[in-house]
Amino acid sequence: METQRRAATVRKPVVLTIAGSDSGGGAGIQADLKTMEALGTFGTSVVTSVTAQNTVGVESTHPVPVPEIEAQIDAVLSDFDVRAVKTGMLGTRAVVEAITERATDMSIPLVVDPVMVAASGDRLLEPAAEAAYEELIAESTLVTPNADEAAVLTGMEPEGEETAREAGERLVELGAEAALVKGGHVPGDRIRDVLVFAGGEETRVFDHPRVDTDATHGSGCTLSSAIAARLARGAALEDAVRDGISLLERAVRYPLDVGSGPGPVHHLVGIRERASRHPTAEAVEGIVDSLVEMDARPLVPEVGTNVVGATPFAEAPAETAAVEGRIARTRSGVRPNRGVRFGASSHVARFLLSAREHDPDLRFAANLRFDDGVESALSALEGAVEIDRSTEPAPDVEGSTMGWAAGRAFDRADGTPTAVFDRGDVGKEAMTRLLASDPETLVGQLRTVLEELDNGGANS
Ligand SMILES: Cc1ncc(COP(=O)(O)OP(=O)(O)O)c(N)n1
Ligand SMILES: Cc1nc(C(=O)O)sc1CCOP(=O)(O)O
Repeated sequence: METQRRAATVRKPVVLTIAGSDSGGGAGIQADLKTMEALGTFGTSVVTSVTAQNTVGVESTHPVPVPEIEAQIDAVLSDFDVRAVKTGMLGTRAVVEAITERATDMSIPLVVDPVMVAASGDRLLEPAAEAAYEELIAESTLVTPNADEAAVLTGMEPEGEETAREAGERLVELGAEAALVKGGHVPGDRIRDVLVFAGGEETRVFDHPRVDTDATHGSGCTLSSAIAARLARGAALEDAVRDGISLLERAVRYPLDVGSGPGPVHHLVGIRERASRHPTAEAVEGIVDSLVEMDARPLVPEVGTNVVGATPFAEAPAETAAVEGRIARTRSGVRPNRGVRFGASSHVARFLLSAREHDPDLRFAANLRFDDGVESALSALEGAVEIDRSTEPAPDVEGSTMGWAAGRAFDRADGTPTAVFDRGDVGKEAMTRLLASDPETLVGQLRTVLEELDNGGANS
């Protein structure tokens, strides 16, 4: 007799979002649940308002009656072991007051995102409810206003780090354990999010570059949900905020192209990045096999060749796969010194990541030898450009000049360069770097350059 399969039950911390529904799927309850699930928690929800909304704007909002909101809260809290709560769009003064009353009985972390106006400019909170927020903030573990919301709540205009700190201090005076005054609505190339604690603990400033996009729909919801999820998993508040900001940075850098207006942030970008690691490593292995099979000895420089693959959402060398110990020439061909591993490249990885700042479709790169023969072979590739490393600046904070090299190449190229070469400098071997958006293109480029070299450049 066949035995019945046993279920392998999975335990997850439960998080609760009390927020509005966004029919467009980018903000509100929909953003919250996606973010919570992506961070390994189980999301439950209390809908406060139903909005008819898309990427262009909010058509209408329909507040859920307070007794129905309370029934949802009861249903969730009476059954689940909820480890953290976040609030988003509450809509009306009656709802803010009802949630405040329930919050006074809760002994779990509460993150209050005081949603007032949608990114589209539509109001999501009746003006009469603004003052009622003071009492909800007093119950919160963390309140996460943007500059405009902080101004309404404190009467102070956060225009920079110092004024954001003052607004945060005012919010903790109201009773919040901490306040994160977000800098995204303050103009400038860099964003400074300021985290102020009650009790005199030192203020933290999270400084990061702005991504040039208006596709930020759902960013506040995603951040506050990520922080609540991390708190539910037991993280300290500062760590939860740091992780949430770092998740949001990536979610904003890779927004979703859906709808005709500014798209939402990519709530699931973290798990998509991890899911694409295995296929990326396999693609790099395939390129390495091709180099071995085509006997690429004439292409390998003294320092060795590395082949690098970035996941579609890579932001750091640790998110790029490369050959540990590079590929070396042997008497009979070329050989990878060790296997393919994430984080195994510094130079080519940084070059590729910097190139992706100019063309995010680029995924693969390899460094090759440069000499007169390679120079003439490169003319068979459209879009090879030269950079002069004798003019390069001092290394950046990570000790690399690869960011400069990629930037210089894009300045010089007409579009995306296929190959970037330099003639070397004191202590620096002359080098060629190939760039491609898929492994087949990179292998094709390698084959072309090798064949041109074999022919002595006769086809170019
Ligand atoms: C139902 C609902 N809740 C919240 C918002 C706010 O989201 P958004 O417009 O993207 O603004 P921020 O996330 O940047 O605060 C909404 N639009 N709908
Ligand atoms: C030493 C060196 N310099 C390169 C350049 O492009 O200037 S490529 C290279 C070798 C590959 O390095 P990695 O394994 O760190 O990617």
